[in-house]
Amino acid sequence: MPVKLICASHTPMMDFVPLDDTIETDVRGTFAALAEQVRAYDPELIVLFAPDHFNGFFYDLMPPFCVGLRAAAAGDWGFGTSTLDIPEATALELVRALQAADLDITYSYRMQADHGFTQPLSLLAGDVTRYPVIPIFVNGAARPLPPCRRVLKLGEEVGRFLAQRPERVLIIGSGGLSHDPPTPQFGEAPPEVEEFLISGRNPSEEARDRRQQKVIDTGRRLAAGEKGAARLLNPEWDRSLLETFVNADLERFRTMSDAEILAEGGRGGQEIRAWIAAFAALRACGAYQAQMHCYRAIDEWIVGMAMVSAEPLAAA
Ligand SMILES: O=C(O)/C=C/c1cccc(O)c1O
Ligand SMILES: [Fe+2]
Repeated sequence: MPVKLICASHTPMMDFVPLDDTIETDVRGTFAALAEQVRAYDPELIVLFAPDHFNGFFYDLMPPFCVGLRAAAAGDWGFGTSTLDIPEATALELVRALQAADLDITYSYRMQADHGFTQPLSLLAGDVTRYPVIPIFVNGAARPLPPCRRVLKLGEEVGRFLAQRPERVLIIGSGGLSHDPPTPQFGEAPPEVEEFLISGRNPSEEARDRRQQKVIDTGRRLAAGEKGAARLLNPEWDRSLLETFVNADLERFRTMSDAEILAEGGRGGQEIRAWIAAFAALRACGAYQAQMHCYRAIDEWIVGMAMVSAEPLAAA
């Protein structure tokens, strides 16, 4: 089975906050080059690991991981509400394989996939519905979070499943490196916000706009150097993570704690779980060779923005 991986940060603010030319040109140019690679590779199946940001998953029932058997885009940040092209029988086989490997995996016939899923599909695949995709939610926002060692296990078992599939597979991991968007935290928010975190699905357009504007404002304040606007980006930590992924040194994540990720990478840094799962899946298919394409710490977009691709050594 041919396999390829792309991991990339996401930030929906890309389409709302224009940047200094060179940075935006670099980031968009790198996404475009990777999209060309995807077009040339022509995947028959994308397996996409991504977090949610209280658009599709809420505390009324919060799984650590969830395989989408049927799913639609959640409607946040202008990415629409299209139905994803999920090969349902294959996704169900994946669920069964994960269960057989002692993972008590959650699955959904009505998953809502937010910008964690839809932005990389738009940027790398050209459109949310362009290729068959199995979306796999990895909780990176709602504490308590799944331990990184369990994320490794998830990725490894997904990789073992993929290794015996006939399709040309593209594995995508979606999430920021260090970043600290204003995602409310249960236990630290007023009751009405906690109620939203429990059951805020399908908000009104006004409520959605208000929430998104708050994120945009936070980026502006961070870029203006306003103290306390958000935790600062951490390029040093980001680069050390990127090195870890490129060197296939994934054991580092077996003991990485939430507290360490929060201290170094902010609330959004927890999204690194999607990269951990994606790289673990690729590694389960054999030794790999990775290439870093871009790194920029971008306050306006509240993101340590990076893109890495990888392929099995034999194919590289
Ligand atoms: O809308 C949200 O809640 C989060 C937006 C955001 C902003 C910057 C980087 C990210 O990874 C985000 O999810
Ligand atoms: Fe995010």
